[in-house]
Amino acid sequence: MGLFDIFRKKEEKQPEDVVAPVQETPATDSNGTPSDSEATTNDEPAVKITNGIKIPISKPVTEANNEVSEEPVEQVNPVTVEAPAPETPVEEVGPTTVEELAPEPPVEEVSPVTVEEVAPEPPVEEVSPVTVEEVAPEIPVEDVNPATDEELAHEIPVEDVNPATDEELAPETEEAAYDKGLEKSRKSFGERLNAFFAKFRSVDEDFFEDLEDTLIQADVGYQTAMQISDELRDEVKLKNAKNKEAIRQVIVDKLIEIYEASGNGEDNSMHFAPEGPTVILFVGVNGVGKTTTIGKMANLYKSEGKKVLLAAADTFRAGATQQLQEWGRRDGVDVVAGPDRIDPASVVFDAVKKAKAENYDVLFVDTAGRLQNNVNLMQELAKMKRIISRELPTAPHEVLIVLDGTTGQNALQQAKLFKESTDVTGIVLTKLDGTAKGGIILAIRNEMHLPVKWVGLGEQATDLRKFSPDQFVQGLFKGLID
Ligand SMILES: Nc1nc2c(ncn2[C@@H]2O[C@H](COP(=O)(O)OP(=O)(O)OP(=O)(O)O)[C@@H](O)[C@H]2O)c(=O)[nH]1
Repeated sequence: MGLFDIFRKKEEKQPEDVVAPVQETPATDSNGTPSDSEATTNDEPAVKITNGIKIPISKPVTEANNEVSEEPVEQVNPVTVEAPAPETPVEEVGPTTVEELAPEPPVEEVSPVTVEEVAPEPPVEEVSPVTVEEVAPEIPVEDVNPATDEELAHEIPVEDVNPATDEELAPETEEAAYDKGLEKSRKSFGERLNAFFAKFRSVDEDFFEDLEDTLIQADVGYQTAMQISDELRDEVKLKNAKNKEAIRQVIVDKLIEIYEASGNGEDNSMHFAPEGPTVILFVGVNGVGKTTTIGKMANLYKSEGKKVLLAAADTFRAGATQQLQEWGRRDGVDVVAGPDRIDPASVVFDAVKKAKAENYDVLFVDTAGRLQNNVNLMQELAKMKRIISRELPTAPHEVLIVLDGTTGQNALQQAKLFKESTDVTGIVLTKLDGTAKGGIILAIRNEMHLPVKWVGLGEQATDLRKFSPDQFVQGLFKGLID
């Protein structure tokens, strides 16, 4: 072998030995800016997990920061997030594909922004296994958010997006949903009644006192418990009920009778504007499920063919806007939002204008969790309502108070106080699936005279149900009714 041959052999071998250096790609957001979670690792925000979505939570701002300014309109600078264009379905792609799709250069190095440089927002599960060039044209340039730093800081990582589960795709029947959702309440109520009857000797004063205690513990409310007890005294005599079974039946019949009577004339339908957009405002204390309920309701109305718009007017809690935007993305509906701590009235103003101009059917307004005795926040709510009515004189068409069913009597108290300070038109009772306190509906019906319009029976998009009194009674007393 000559020198030339040896040299050529070496050259041929060389590529096998060369290992391409692994280049660490910084995590980036949709505009190619390094994500804040990367950039601020020393100061990571707390995270709230909602439906499997990690939402950063920051400390609420003080009231001073949140004072209501009277001229919101001038401050308006909300950002509208258009619903993403329909995308190709996509199970095959793992999160690694999205990392490949993420743009490499940080924003400051990129000028001007081109379509190829815009990071695609679509969820992992919805992205087909294609190259960046194929994905980029699906997102129109005008849909790209001029996101602020603050917004970028709350960007929800793609891998946190919950894929729709089978249960979401295949909603249960009404009966099955109530049956499952009220299982804990039913079981607990049945157990309480059993324990009560285990002590039963005769129908005397002790019997009625024990019964009152049992009903109060079952969260039917004090007033309802007393009413049942009083009416039973006559009923037991009248029906000459002496044995346990007969008395048990009288009790359950009485509960249902009171429940139905207090619901007489109750209008639990939703009211829509005869023309133009219908505006529905959601109020309630922190964490009761306002945002989740809006996400579920938007999903439902959209599936009925309505054009839905969401307004992220909870600018108080950091991460609330991103949570609503995430629901908007999942539901495929548009969201009007602004940076955290902007005057919520300005977001509402913009959303109403958009809803009118672009012929939306329904506008859902998410508001910050507030206590009914927090003067600033209550004033802020009043201001939002004024702005809505100024633009649409018959709006808001519904003001729904969202109550957390797991809080039992507290929920009742909240509803009473809110009703005193704002014109609530109906109740959404959430988290009934996670509580044994479903009896609270009896108390709400009997004491509030406010219709329960919706119930939350789980965390998934299809777990919100229009309140059905019949299904509810069946779900709560099934097995106890003859
Ligand atoms: N099990 C169950 N969980 C629910 C239901 N509705 C809401 N949740 C959960 O309750 C938690 C709070 O819900 P959010 O929608 O963030 O409550 P919020 O009222 O908007 O909270 P703030 O923005 O802090 O005022 C989340 O973890 C939801 O998933 C329900 O019907 N059942």
